[in-house]
Amino acid sequence: MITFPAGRSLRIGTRSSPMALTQAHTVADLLRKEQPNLQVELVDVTTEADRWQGDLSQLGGKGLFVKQIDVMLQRGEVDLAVHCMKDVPGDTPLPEGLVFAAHLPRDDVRDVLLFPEGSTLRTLADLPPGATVATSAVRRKAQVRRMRPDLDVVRVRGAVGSRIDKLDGKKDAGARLDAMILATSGLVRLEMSHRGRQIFTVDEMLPAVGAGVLGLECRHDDEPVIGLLSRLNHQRTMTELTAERVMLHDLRGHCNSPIAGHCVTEPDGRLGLRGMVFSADGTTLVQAHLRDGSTDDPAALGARVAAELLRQGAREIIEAIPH
Ligand SMILES: NCc1[nH]cc(CCC(=O)O)c1CC(=O)O
Repeated sequence: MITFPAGRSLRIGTRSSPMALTQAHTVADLLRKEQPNLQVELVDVTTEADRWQGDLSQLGGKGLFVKQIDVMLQRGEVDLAVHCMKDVPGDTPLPEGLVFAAHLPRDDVRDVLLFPEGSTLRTLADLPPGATVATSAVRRKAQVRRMRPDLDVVRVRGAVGSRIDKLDGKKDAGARLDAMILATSGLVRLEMSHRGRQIFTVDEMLPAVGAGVLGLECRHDDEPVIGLLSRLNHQRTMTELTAERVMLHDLRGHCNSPIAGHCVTEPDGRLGLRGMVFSADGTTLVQAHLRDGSTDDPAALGARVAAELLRQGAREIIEAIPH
Protein backbone atom coordinates (compact mmCIF):
# COMPACT_ATOMS: atom_id res chain seq x y z
CA MET A 1 0.00 0.00 0.00
CA ILE A 2 1.23 3.46 -0.88
CA THR A 3 1.06 5.77 2.10
CA PHE A 4 0.33 9.44 1.77
CA PRO A 5 3.60 11.36 2.27
CA ALA A 6 3.82 13.11 5.61
CA GLY A 7 4.11 16.84 5.07
CA ARG A 8 2.24 16.87 1.76
CA SER A 9 -1.00 18.80 1.99
CA LEU A 10 -3.99 17.82 -0.08
CA ARG A 11 -5.60 20.70 -1.98
CA ILE A 12 -9.29 20.33 -2.79
CA GLY A 13 -10.49 22.58 -5.61
CA THR A 14 -14.06 23.66 -4.94
CA ARG A 15 -16.60 26.15 -6.15
CA SER A 16 -17.59 28.63 -3.50
CA SER A 17 -21.34 27.95 -3.55
CA PRO A 18 -22.65 26.76 -0.18
CA MET A 19 -23.46 23.31 -1.57
CA ALA A 20 -20.02 22.85 -3.15
CA LEU A 21 -18.31 23.99 0.05
CA THR A 22 -20.37 21.60 2.17
CA GLN A 23 -19.45 18.74 -0.14
CA ALA A 24 -15.76 19.66 -0.02
CA HIS A 25 -15.85 19.83 3.79
CA THR A 26 -17.59 16.45 3.96
CA VAL A 27 -14.82 14.90 1.89
CA ALA A 28 -12.10 16.69 3.90
CA ASP A 29 -13.59 15.26 7.12
CA LEU A 30 -13.77 11.73 5.67
CA LEU A 31 -10.14 11.95 4.54
CA ARG A 32 -8.96 13.18 7.94
CA LYS A 33 -10.72 10.21 9.49
CA GLU A 34 -8.73 7.90 7.21
CA GLN A 35 -5.47 9.72 7.84
CA PRO A 36 -5.72 11.64 11.13
CA ASN A 37 -2.91 14.16 10.64
CA LEU A 38 -3.62 14.88 6.99
CA GLN A 39 -3.34 18.54 5.99
CA VAL A 40 -6.30 19.45 3.81
CA GLU A 41 -6.65 22.81 2.13
CA LEU A 42 -9.72 24.12 0.27
CA VAL A 43 -8.96 26.16 -2.85
CA ASP A 44 -11.82 28.38 -4.04
CA VAL A 45 -12.61 28.33 -7.73
CA THR A 46 -15.25 30.57 -9.25
CA THR A 47 -16.25 29.04 -12.55
CA GLU A 48 -17.52 30.95 -15.54
CA ALA A 49 -20.79 29.08 -15.09
CA ASP A 50 -21.14 30.48 -11.56
CA ARG A 51 -20.86 34.04 -12.88
CA TRP A 52 -23.21 33.50 -15.85
CA GLN A 53 -26.76 34.57 -15.16
CA GLY A 54 -28.35 33.44 -18.42
CA ASP A 55 -29.38 30.11 -19.84
CA LEU A 56 -26.58 27.60 -19.21
CA SER A 57 -27.08 25.79 -22.51
CA GLN A 58 -26.01 29.02 -24.27
CA LEU A 59 -22.69 28.97 -22.46
CA GLY A 60 -21.95 25.34 -23.19
CA GLY A 61 -24.00 23.52 -20.62
CA LYS A 62 -23.68 22.60 -17.00
CA GLY A 63 -20.46 20.71 -17.78
CA LEU A 64 -18.80 24.08 -17.31
CA PHE A 65 -19.17 23.76 -13.57
CA VAL A 66 -16.71 20.89 -13.62
CA LYS A 67 -14.48 21.89 -16.54
CA GLN A 68 -12.60 24.73 -14.93
CA ILE A 69 -11.73 22.74 -11.81
CA ASP A 70 -10.62 19.87 -14.04
CA VAL A 71 -8.15 22.16 -15.81
CA MET A 72 -6.65 23.19 -12.45
CA LEU A 73 -6.40 19.55 -11.53
CA GLN A 74 -4.57 18.76 -14.77
CA ARG A 75 -2.15 21.65 -14.18
CA GLY A 76 -1.40 20.44 -10.67
CA GLU A 77 -2.88 23.53 -9.02
CA VAL A 78 -5.18 21.36 -6.94
CA ASP A 79 -5.05 17.64 -6.10
CA LEU A 80 -8.68 16.68 -5.78
CA ALA A 81 -12.07 17.74 -7.11
CA VAL A 82 -15.43 16.79 -5.64
CA HIS A 83 -18.06 16.62 -8.38
CA CYS A 84 -21.77 15.91 -8.33
CA MET A 85 -21.84 13.07 -10.85
CA LYS A 86 -25.11 14.47 -12.15
CA ASP A 87 -23.17 17.44 -13.49
CA VAL A 88 -20.40 15.43 -15.14
CA PRO A 89 -21.14 15.25 -18.89
CA GLY A 90 -21.83 11.83 -20.31
CA ASP A 91 -21.16 12.58 -23.97
CA THR A 92 -17.50 13.54 -23.69
CA PRO A 93 -14.64 11.49 -22.24
CA LEU A 94 -13.05 12.53 -18.96
CA PRO A 95 -10.32 15.14 -19.42
CA GLU A 96 -6.91 13.70 -20.27
CA GLY A 97 -5.01 12.43 -17.27
CA LEU A 98 -7.88 12.55 -14.79
CA VAL A 99 -9.70 9.73 -13.07
CA PHE A 100 -12.51 9.25 -10.57
CA ALA A 101 -10.74 7.35 -7.80
CA ALA A 102 -13.82 7.00 -5.61
CA HIS A 103 -17.55 7.51 -5.39
CA LEU A 104 -19.17 8.13 -2.01
CA PRO A 105 -22.26 6.16 -0.94
CA ARG A 106 -25.22 7.51 -2.84
CA ASP A 107 -27.50 10.01 -1.09
CA ASP A 108 -31.23 10.34 -1.71
CA VAL A 109 -31.84 10.38 -5.47
CA ARG A 110 -35.37 11.75 -5.36
CA ASP A 111 -36.61 15.15 -6.44
CA VAL A 112 -38.72 17.22 -4.08
CA LEU A 113 -41.38 19.90 -4.40
CA LEU A 114 -41.16 23.13 -2.40
CA PHE A 115 -43.67 25.92 -1.93
CA PRO A 116 -43.11 29.56 -0.96
CA GLU A 117 -42.53 30.11 2.73
CA GLY A 118 -45.83 30.15 4.62
CA SER A 119 -47.78 28.28 1.93
CA THR A 120 -50.13 25.58 3.21
CA LEU A 121 -49.96 23.53 0.00
CA ARG A 122 -48.29 20.15 0.20
CA THR A 123 -48.39 18.38 -3.16
CA LEU A 124 -48.36 19.01 -6.89
CA ALA A 125 -52.05 18.12 -6.94
CA ASP A 126 -52.80 21.04 -4.58
CA LEU A 127 -51.65 23.63 -7.12
CA PRO A 128 -54.42 25.48 -8.96
CA PRO A 129 -54.63 25.10 -12.74
CA GLY A 130 -52.05 27.20 -14.56
CA ALA A 131 -49.82 27.65 -11.51
CA THR A 132 -46.12 28.33 -12.08
CA VAL A 133 -43.54 25.66 -11.17
CA ALA A 134 -39.85 26.49 -11.37
CA THR A 135 -37.12 24.07 -12.41
CA SER A 136 -34.18 24.32 -14.78
CA ALA A 137 -34.00 20.68 -15.81
CA VAL A 138 -35.80 19.61 -18.97
CA ARG A 139 -35.98 16.16 -17.37
CA ARG A 140 -38.07 17.53 -14.50
CA LYS A 141 -40.14 19.77 -16.73
CA ALA A 142 -41.11 16.87 -18.98
CA GLN A 143 -42.10 14.71 -16.02
CA VAL A 144 -44.12 17.49 -14.35
CA ARG A 145 -45.97 17.97 -17.61
CA ARG A 146 -46.89 14.29 -17.62
CA MET A 147 -48.47 14.59 -14.15
CA ARG A 148 -49.93 18.09 -14.55
CA PRO A 149 -50.05 19.21 -18.18
CA ASP A 150 -51.88 22.39 -17.17
CA LEU A 151 -49.03 23.83 -15.10
CA ASP A 152 -46.66 26.49 -16.37
CA VAL A 153 -43.10 25.24 -15.94
CA VAL A 154 -40.52 28.03 -15.92
CA ARG A 155 -36.73 27.96 -15.75
CA VAL A 156 -34.79 29.02 -12.71
CA ARG A 157 -31.04 29.15 -12.22
CA GLY A 158 -28.41 29.88 -9.65
CA ALA A 159 -27.26 28.30 -6.43
CA VAL A 160 -29.94 26.34 -4.56
CA GLY A 161 -30.17 28.89 -1.73
CA SER A 162 -30.78 31.78 -4.11
CA ARG A 163 -33.37 29.74 -5.99
CA ILE A 164 -35.26 29.27 -2.74
CA ASP A 165 -35.03 33.04 -2.14
CA LYS A 166 -36.67 33.54 -5.52
CA LEU A 167 -39.42 31.11 -4.56
CA ASP A 168 -39.99 33.05 -1.35
CA GLY A 169 -40.23 36.30 -3.29
CA LYS A 170 -37.07 37.67 -1.69
CA LYS A 171 -35.45 38.22 -5.08
CA ASP A 172 -36.73 39.23 -8.50
CA ALA A 173 -40.01 40.63 -7.22
CA GLY A 174 -42.53 40.27 -9.98
CA ALA A 175 -41.65 36.80 -11.20
CA ARG A 176 -44.06 35.03 -8.90
CA LEU A 177 -43.41 31.32 -8.47
CA ASP A 178 -45.98 28.96 -6.96
CA ALA A 179 -43.67 25.99 -6.45
CA MET A 180 -40.17 24.72 -7.22
CA ILE A 181 -38.52 21.36 -7.76
CA LEU A 182 -35.04 20.59 -6.41
CA ALA A 183 -32.94 17.56 -5.53
CA THR A 184 -33.59 16.18 -2.05
CA SER A 185 -29.87 15.52 -1.56
CA GLY A 186 -29.02 19.15 -2.32
CA LEU A 187 -31.57 20.36 0.23
CA VAL A 188 -30.22 17.96 2.83
CA ARG A 189 -26.65 19.12 2.21
CA LEU A 190 -27.77 22.71 2.79
CA GLU A 191 -29.71 21.70 5.92
CA MET A 192 -32.92 22.93 4.31
CA SER A 193 -34.77 19.64 4.01
CA HIS A 194 -37.54 21.07 6.24
CA ARG A 195 -38.57 23.15 3.20
CA GLY A 196 -39.34 20.03 1.15
CA ARG A 197 -43.04 19.08 0.93
CA GLN A 198 -43.76 16.33 -1.61
CA ILE A 199 -40.87 13.97 -2.26
CA PHE A 200 -41.52 12.40 -5.65
CA THR A 201 -41.11 8.65 -5.89
CA VAL A 202 -38.72 7.49 -8.60
CA ASP A 203 -41.80 6.19 -10.43
CA GLU A 204 -43.29 9.68 -10.48
CA MET A 205 -40.06 11.39 -11.39
CA LEU A 206 -37.14 9.29 -12.61
CA PRO A 207 -33.88 10.84 -11.35
CA ALA A 208 -30.99 12.11 -13.43
CA VAL A 209 -28.10 9.79 -14.17
CA GLY A 210 -25.71 10.06 -11.24
CA ALA A 211 -28.18 11.84 -8.96
CA GLY A 212 -27.03 11.97 -5.34
CA VAL A 213 -23.53 10.67 -6.07
CA LEU A 214 -20.35 12.57 -5.28
CA GLY A 215 -17.29 11.60 -7.30
CA LEU A 216 -13.73 12.21 -6.13
CA GLU A 217 -11.48 13.05 -9.05
CA CYS A 218 -7.70 13.30 -9.18
CA ARG A 219 -4.76 12.90 -11.55
CA HIS A 220 -4.45 9.33 -12.79
CA ASP A 221 -0.74 9.17 -11.92
CA ASP A 222 -1.06 10.68 -8.44
CA GLU A 223 -0.75 7.36 -6.66
CA PRO A 224 -0.70 8.60 -3.06
CA VAL A 225 -3.99 10.46 -3.64
CA ILE A 226 -5.54 7.53 -5.53
CA GLY A 227 -4.55 5.23 -2.67
CA LEU A 228 -6.10 7.51 -0.09
CA LEU A 229 -9.31 8.16 -2.05
CA SER A 230 -9.90 4.54 -2.96
CA ARG A 231 -10.41 3.78 0.73
CA LEU A 232 -13.55 5.95 0.55
CA ASN A 233 -15.02 4.20 -2.50
CA HIS A 234 -18.46 2.66 -2.16
CA GLN A 235 -18.63 -0.31 -4.49
CA ARG A 236 -22.39 -0.61 -4.89
CA THR A 237 -22.72 3.06 -5.78
CA MET A 238 -19.87 2.72 -8.27
CA THR A 239 -21.51 -0.31 -9.90
CA GLU A 240 -24.92 1.35 -10.24
CA LEU A 241 -23.38 4.58 -11.49
CA THR A 242 -21.43 2.68 -14.16
CA ALA A 243 -24.63 1.21 -15.61
CA GLU A 244 -26.30 4.64 -15.67
CA ARG A 245 -23.33 6.43 -17.22
CA VAL A 246 -22.79 3.84 -19.94
CA MET A 247 -26.46 4.25 -20.86
CA LEU A 248 -26.04 8.05 -20.98
CA HIS A 249 -22.89 7.76 -23.06
CA ASP A 250 -24.47 5.37 -25.57
CA LEU A 251 -27.42 7.72 -25.99
CA ARG A 252 -24.91 10.51 -26.78
CA GLY A 253 -26.98 12.84 -24.68
CA HIS A 254 -25.91 16.43 -24.91
CA CYS A 255 -25.90 18.77 -21.93
CA ASN A 256 -29.53 19.75 -22.43
CA SER A 257 -30.88 16.26 -23.08
CA PRO A 258 -33.96 15.22 -21.18
CA ILE A 259 -32.59 11.87 -20.12
CA ALA A 260 -33.35 10.10 -16.86
CA GLY A 261 -31.64 6.97 -15.65
CA HIS A 262 -31.67 5.10 -12.39
CA CYS A 263 -29.96 1.84 -11.46
CA VAL A 264 -30.65 -0.11 -8.27
CA THR A 265 -29.36 -3.34 -6.85
CA GLU A 266 -32.50 -5.48 -6.55
CA PRO A 267 -33.12 -7.65 -3.45
CA ASP A 268 -32.15 -10.72 -5.51
CA GLY A 269 -28.72 -9.21 -6.14
CA ARG A 270 -29.32 -8.44 -9.80
CA LEU A 271 -29.07 -4.93 -11.19
CA GLY A 272 -32.14 -3.12 -12.44
CA LEU A 273 -31.76 -0.11 -14.73
CA ARG A 274 -34.52 2.14 -15.90
CA GLY A 275 -34.00 4.77 -18.58
CA MET A 276 -36.26 7.41 -20.09
CA VAL A 277 -35.88 9.99 -22.84
CA PHE A 278 -38.44 12.79 -23.15
CA SER A 279 -39.26 15.44 -25.69
CA ALA A 280 -38.92 18.97 -24.26
CA ASP A 281 -42.67 19.38 -23.77
CA GLY A 282 -43.02 15.95 -22.20
CA THR A 283 -45.51 14.74 -24.80
CA THR A 284 -43.22 12.12 -26.35
CA LEU A 285 -41.40 9.63 -24.20
CA VAL A 286 -39.55 6.36 -24.61
CA GLN A 287 -38.64 4.16 -21.67
CA ALA A 288 -36.94 0.87 -20.90
CA HIS A 289 -36.48 -1.13 -17.73
CA LEU A 290 -34.25 -4.21 -17.52
CA ARG A 291 -33.83 -6.01 -14.20
CA ASP A 292 -31.50 -8.87 -15.02
CA GLY A 293 -28.14 -7.11 -14.95
CA SER A 294 -25.07 -8.66 -13.38
CA THR A 295 -23.11 -6.65 -10.82
CA ASP A 296 -19.98 -8.06 -12.51
CA ASP A 297 -20.78 -6.22 -15.72
CA PRO A 298 -22.89 -3.12 -15.10
CA ALA A 299 -21.69 -1.60 -18.39
CA ALA A 300 -23.42 -4.36 -20.35
CA LEU A 301 -26.73 -3.50 -18.70
CA GLY A 302 -26.27 0.20 -19.48
CA ALA A 303 -25.56 -0.63 -23.12
CA ARG A 304 -28.63 -2.86 -23.39
CA VAL A 305 -30.99 -0.25 -21.94
CA ALA A 306 -29.51 2.41 -24.26
CA ALA A 307 -29.92 0.10 -27.25
CA GLU A 308 -33.55 -0.50 -26.35
CA LEU A 309 -34.20 3.25 -26.01
CA LEU A 310 -32.51 3.90 -29.36
CA ARG A 311 -34.61 1.16 -30.95
CA GLN A 312 -37.69 3.03 -29.73
CA GLY A 313 -36.54 6.28 -31.34
CA ALA A 314 -34.51 8.01 -28.61
CA ARG A 315 -32.06 9.49 -31.13
CA GLU A 316 -34.78 11.45 -32.97
CA ILE A 317 -36.18 12.78 -29.68
CA ILE A 318 -32.73 13.89 -28.47
CA GLU A 319 -31.82 15.54 -31.76
CA ALA A 320 -35.09 17.48 -31.87
CA ILE A 321 -34.09 19.45 -28.77
CA PRO A 322 -31.98 22.54 -29.40
CA HIS A 323 -28.43 22.24 -28.08
N1 LIG B 1 -27.93 20.88 -11.27
C1 LIG B 1 -27.38 21.34 -10.02
C2 LIG B 1 -27.22 20.23 -9.03
N2 LIG B 1 -26.25 19.33 -9.17
C3 LIG B 1 -26.39 18.40 -8.17
C4 LIG B 1 -27.47 18.77 -7.38
C5 LIG B 1 -27.97 18.08 -6.20
C6 LIG B 1 -27.21 16.86 -5.77
C7 LIG B 1 -27.29 15.68 -6.68
O1 LIG B 1 -28.35 15.33 -7.22
O2 LIG B 1 -26.24 15.05 -6.85
C8 LIG B 1 -28.00 19.97 -7.91
C9 LIG B 1 -29.12 20.76 -7.37
C10 LIG B 1 -30.48 20.35 -7.84
O3 LIG B 1 -30.62 19.69 -8.88
O4 LIG B 1 -31.47 20.70 -7.18
